[in-house]
Amino acid sequence: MTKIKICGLKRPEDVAMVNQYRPDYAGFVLAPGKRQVTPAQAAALVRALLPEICPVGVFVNAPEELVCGLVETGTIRAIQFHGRETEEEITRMKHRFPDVPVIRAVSMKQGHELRRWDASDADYLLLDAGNGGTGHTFDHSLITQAGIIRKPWFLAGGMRPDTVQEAVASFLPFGIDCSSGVETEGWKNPVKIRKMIENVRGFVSLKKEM
Ligand SMILES: O=C(O)c1ccccc1NCC(=O)[C@H](O)[C@H](O)COP(=O)(O)O
Repeated sequence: MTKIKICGLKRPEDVAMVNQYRPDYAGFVLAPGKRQVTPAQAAALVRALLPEICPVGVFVNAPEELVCGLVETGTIRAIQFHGRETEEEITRMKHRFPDVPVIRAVSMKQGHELRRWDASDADYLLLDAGNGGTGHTFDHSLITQAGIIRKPWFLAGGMRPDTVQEAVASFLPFGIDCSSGVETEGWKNPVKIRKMIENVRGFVSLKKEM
């Protein structure tokens, strides 16, 4: 079944919403921006998160000690690199924390570096529109043009409940990631989260019935 990551949780209410609708992953942004949480806030939010939802720390060029600290304290169980982190940094993380999945975001524009990251030690790729959390979609024909992607990958960038089924049907990604598309006026919206999850999972059961 297609996995779902809801990203950019920053309030206890957001955690209550995902606990109710149960995506596979919950993202906490430890990077400057409107969804940023501090390590202490992330730890408190994760304490309230159901254990079956995997907490992902999202980083943009963060000091390695910050990333390692959040893993070592059990605050996050997966690492998402969304900045200019290198292959070497990914390799170091995998040596230090072999059981902690590393997700590498790839900015999908002309001249993207999908091949480079597909050959890295990352466990997953996350194909996104650019800086992250913008709500913008990228040109999906770049995925088709790229050919076979070896690693499991998440489709991100402007995913919305009303359009997500078409995206899943077209590319059968390992997972869908979304943030802006499940918000209203900058706040996570429980109805949109429910619809997003229903639509992604509903698509799979429809496929199975055929
Ligand atoms: O969400 C953010 O504010 C953010 C800031 C800096 C780096 C990454 C960020 N988000 C990462 C994500 O995984 C988002 O869910 C992904 O970019 C898709 O966002 P959206 O297009 O808003 O659905």
